[in-house]
Amino acid sequence: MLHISTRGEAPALPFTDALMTGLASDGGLYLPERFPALSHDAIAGFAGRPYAEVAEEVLGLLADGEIETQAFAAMIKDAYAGFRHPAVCPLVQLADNLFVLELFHGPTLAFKDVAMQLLGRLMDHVLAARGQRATIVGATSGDTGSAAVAAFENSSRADVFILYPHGRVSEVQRRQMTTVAAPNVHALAIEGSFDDCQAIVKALFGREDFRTEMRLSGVNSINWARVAAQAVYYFTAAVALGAPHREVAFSVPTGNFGDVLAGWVARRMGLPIAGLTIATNANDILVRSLASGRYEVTGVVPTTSPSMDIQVSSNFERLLFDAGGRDPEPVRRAMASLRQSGAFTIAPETLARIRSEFEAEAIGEAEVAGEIGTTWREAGYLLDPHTAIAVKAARTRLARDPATPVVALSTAHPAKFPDAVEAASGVRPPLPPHLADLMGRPERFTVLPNDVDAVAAFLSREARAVRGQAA
Ligand SMILES: Cc1ncc(COP(=O)(O)O)c(C=O)c1O
Ligand SMILES: N[C@@H](CCOP(=O)(O)O)C(=O)O
Repeated sequence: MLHISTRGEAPALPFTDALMTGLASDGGLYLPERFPALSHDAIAGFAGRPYAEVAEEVLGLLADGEIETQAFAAMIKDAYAGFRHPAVCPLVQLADNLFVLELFHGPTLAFKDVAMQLLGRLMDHVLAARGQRATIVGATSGDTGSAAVAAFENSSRADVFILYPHGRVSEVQRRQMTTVAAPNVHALAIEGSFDDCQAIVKALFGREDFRTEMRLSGVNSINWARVAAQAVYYFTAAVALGAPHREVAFSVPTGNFGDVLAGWVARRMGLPIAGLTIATNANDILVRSLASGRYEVTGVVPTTSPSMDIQVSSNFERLLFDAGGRDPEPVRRAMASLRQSGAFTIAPETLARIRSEFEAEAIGEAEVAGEIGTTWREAGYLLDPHTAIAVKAARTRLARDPATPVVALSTAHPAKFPDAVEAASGVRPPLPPHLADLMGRPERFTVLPNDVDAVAAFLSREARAVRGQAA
């Protein structure tokens, strides 16, 4: 099966090439040319099975047999063997029909590990088979970076450069990126916002010679394989609650739109999902877009859920493309307008389709703190601020439709954001034992200006130095 770019001007690629390419050469994002379907019986058959087995089936369809079956199964098993919970992504009930899907049992305490632990293995496998080395470049508001560092720190085939907004990630997040001694890992503190970091990454991909020379690859959710791997936990969660015999809804804390898009992919593959709620913090561009049809960047507001302090939600482009009948022309126009004027208008039919598939709600800072406090007092359960946003929006949905179970995605462990959690609940969550000494480890990072040339020069120099040592 081939994967096509949302902008229609890049070569269509099979799964492994889309995996290694990240961003398409025309600046677009890859999507499979069609979504493979899972039958009602196949989904029912997931009940009670280990996470890795469900992942093998769902991802096996999406990877379309391109990776040899035994090696693929072994990589999936290995990726999830290191998670601290035997269910990998367990469900916890908070109230009647209100559930939390804990996605933070991987090494860096955030949902990014679920896809990234597998992506690291898949990329290394492909690079080894091709006898190649790659430069991984990623933008992070805190969690993707930590997860990428953990996934690639032992790789002998990838140099990893992570750009994060200087001073705008939590201390735990920063230290997870800056305290890793591996010479192939580089934490770059950019003097700007997450959107600036992401724009630099996309600009680097846009430099054809640089991209080829460095063999650039991406691990943000612009990489289709990231989204594909995240679709798996929608299946395991829904099936645990009775799907496909009953519908389940999901509330997803949203920034770059990758996680909620993974739910949309699961639905396209046959999972009966009653609703997908896009839950945002005060950076509510998606909520405004769905309400008005105008996608308009207004500037980032810092919040207690910094991983979602994002305006340009990259994956929205995938939805725009699909909901617009997979015509790349309006996507190209929208992205050009976004570049030139910071805004674009969604065509009425496209907007209607998007509205039929998603609901959206923005949660303010006081409500986030209130939700953390209420859930702690009433259920004895500590939410991190990102998860609190999803739970709060899930409660809105339940008030409207109490009969349908809602799963709020818990995207981070509360110990990643101890200050905000303590302020809201009075409880300071401790780091799990494997990170207990994190605050005492030496840090290593480089501060760079918000400038693509400066970052490109740094990457060339460092990658050459590491490759020189490795040779
Ligand atoms: C903890 C946390 N929650 C939610 C999100 C938002 O997810 P997405 O960017 O896939 O919308 C992020 C960042 O991506 C995150 O790190
Ligand atoms: N919140 C993210 C932002 C990047 O998201 P991604 O899913 O596109 O990698 C982060 O923590 O870095």
